[in-house]
Amino acid sequence: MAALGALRSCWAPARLLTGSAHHSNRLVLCQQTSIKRHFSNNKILVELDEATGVAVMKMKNPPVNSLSLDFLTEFSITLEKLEMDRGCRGLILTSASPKIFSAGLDIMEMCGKSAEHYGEFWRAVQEMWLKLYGSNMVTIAAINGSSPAGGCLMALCCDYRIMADNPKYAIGLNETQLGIVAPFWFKDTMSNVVGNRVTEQALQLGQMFPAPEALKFGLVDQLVPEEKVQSTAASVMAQWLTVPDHARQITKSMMRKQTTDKLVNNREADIKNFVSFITRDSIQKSLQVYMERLRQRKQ
Ligand SMILES: CCCCCCCCCCCCC/C=C/C(=O)SCCNC(=O)CCNC(=O)[C@H](O)C(C)(C)COP(=O)(O)OP(=O)(O)OC[C@H]1O[C@@H](n2cnc3c(N)ncnc32)[C@H](O)[C@@H]1OP(=O)(O)O
Repeated sequence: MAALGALRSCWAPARLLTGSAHHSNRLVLCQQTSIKRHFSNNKILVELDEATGVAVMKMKNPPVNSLSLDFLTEFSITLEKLEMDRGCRGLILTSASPKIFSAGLDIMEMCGKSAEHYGEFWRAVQEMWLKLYGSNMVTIAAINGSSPAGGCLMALCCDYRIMADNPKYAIGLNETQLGIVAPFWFKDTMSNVVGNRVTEQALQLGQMFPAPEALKFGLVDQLVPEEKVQSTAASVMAQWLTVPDHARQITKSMMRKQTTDKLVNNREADIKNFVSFITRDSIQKSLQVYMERLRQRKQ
């Protein structure tokens, strides 16, 4: 993947943070000025702190941060900008509205549309995954709410997951509950985090795990009180950024490249698969029934 291939050399910020005597004045200066740059659009709020090199990306797609085609497009463009920015070394991904991190793929994008639309949508989902999973930046998910399916995938793409300690918030790849199937790269992403056996069972059952359960088997790395999710993410990020970028990036690439290559080498076939799967009458029916159940639950 391009992002993994073109390793950026970020020695200057790394040295600043490890604090050699020669650079310590510059560090203080940076900390005092704390210039923030904004990359926001109407679906994502982004603030890059130039002193720390950390961008906070807040998803803002009400009511539930579903991953629509528009949202995914904005997301990938924003990520690309941050990736190319030499001043940005770390990304904290979170939701602008607590209670829901992301409801996953926008089900309406997979219902009653044309084959062309499904193809375009799936390419955007692939793009988001390739960019986030293959990012050279340190990525931390600050999971401040529920995170089913595609939302869980986004969190799993990150290097570290901090979740609000609230049993009402659940996370997992629940696709089978909708009568659909998590594709191989969703499965691989989860399996790389929690192992094959746990993934096999969780995926077959389409399980959603309340935060404390998710912590037990490593689906998330840390639970903290809701009001501490952001500050904990910032301090974990500071620790990760003490490692020289080039060494950490090569290591990350080494761990993930095999997984990303599997999709990179099969993108068109994967899109074709998705389109032929999602256009089946039985699958369309399952999605409609699921949406109806969601609406009724609300009533
Ligand atoms: C041979 C075969 C080979 C295999 C080939 C494989 C090919 C690939 C197959 C396809 C793979 C697809 C992978 C899919 C991934 C996904 O991400 S699917 C999405 C899954 N998401 C969910 O199940 C979440 C559903 N939502 C909820 O559980 C809840 O809404 C919530 C997120 C917990 C929030 O609850 P609450 O705050 O109570 O809000 P609600 O009232 O429920 O919702 C508010 C409105 O939002 C709508 N909505 C919710 N989620 C979605 C969504 N994901 N997409 C679109 N819309 C959503 C909900 O209906 C409400 O709408 P209104 O009633 O109009 O207000």
